[in-house]
Amino acid sequence: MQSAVEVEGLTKSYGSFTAVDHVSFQMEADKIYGLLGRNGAGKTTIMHMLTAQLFPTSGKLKVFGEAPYENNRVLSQTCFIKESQKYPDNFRLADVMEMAESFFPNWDRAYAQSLIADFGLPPRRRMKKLSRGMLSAAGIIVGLASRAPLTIFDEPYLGLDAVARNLFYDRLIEDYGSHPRTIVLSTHLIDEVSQILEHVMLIDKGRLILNENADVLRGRAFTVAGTTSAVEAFTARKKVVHRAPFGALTSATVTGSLTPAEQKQANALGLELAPVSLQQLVVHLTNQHGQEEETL
Ligand SMILES: Nc1ncnc2c1ncn2[C@@H]1O[C@H](COP(=O)(O)OP(=O)(O)OP(=O)(O)O)[C@@H](O)[C@H]1O
Repeated sequence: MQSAVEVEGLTKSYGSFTAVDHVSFQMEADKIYGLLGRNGAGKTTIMHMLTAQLFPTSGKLKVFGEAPYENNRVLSQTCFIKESQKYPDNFRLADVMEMAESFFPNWDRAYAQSLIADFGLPPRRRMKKLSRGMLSAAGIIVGLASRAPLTIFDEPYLGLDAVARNLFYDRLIEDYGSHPRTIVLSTHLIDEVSQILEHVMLIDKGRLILNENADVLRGRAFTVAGTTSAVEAFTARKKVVHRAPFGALTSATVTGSLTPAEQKQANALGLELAPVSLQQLVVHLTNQHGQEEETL
């Protein structure tokens, strides 16, 4: 199957500062990716290069097998929704929908209208009169109804309340089920999207430090909690990425999976084992990266 995105040695420098540093990855068609990382990690810079809004300093980049720059075949297959989209002053939501319909070949007008109703947006009100959350909802509607084979959401939620965010996740999952496409979600609300993601890419200081199937990742780390001496004994030969002492107790985050014998040992030591959330894992990995290279 052809990859939706192929990137090799992708680099973007601003003078002596390297925002994206020799990043290589592929994104398969019809999969949901999480592009995660701390502020300033380089996520938006990567997304801007994928969507031809920025030229790489070096490296190779193909979207649907072609270079995306000034390539309408590729660009009409790509929808990029960012946090603060600007619209012409006189535009109403209906104008935005009309424009999107003219640009995206797979646009579904009826679906867009049903989403406008779901999010409770006023189609005739000028965009500049919409609230912050309503503007975000408008972007999300364009992203979903475009049905673009590569749809990228870069922190699309500014001002969006929890109910509306859940509506977005629900509609995304439903529509992806009936119209699979490659979806990239870049967000700091990792716990909220962790069940949606099929594959996780973690960017840190311009480098790709993790590129892993989400299910595999979920089984790659766990926390162990109990008395400090028992935790120390249990983790003696394990890779501990985080330790949180609390009086005589300690909770440690450990990478790697557990054998049945190790689970028995943990029980015998009176230790509690729990899976690590994706958000916790990302926090641990990006906190320590730079001090010590982590290999998951
Ligand atoms: N035009 C520019 N000139 C100089 N530095 C830039 C420019 N654009 C981005 N950068 C720097 O590149 C780095 C990566 O920025 P980027 O916007 O890609 O981060 P991000 O991962 O999307 O962060 P956030 O989660 O905060 O949105 C940052 O240090 C940023 O300051």
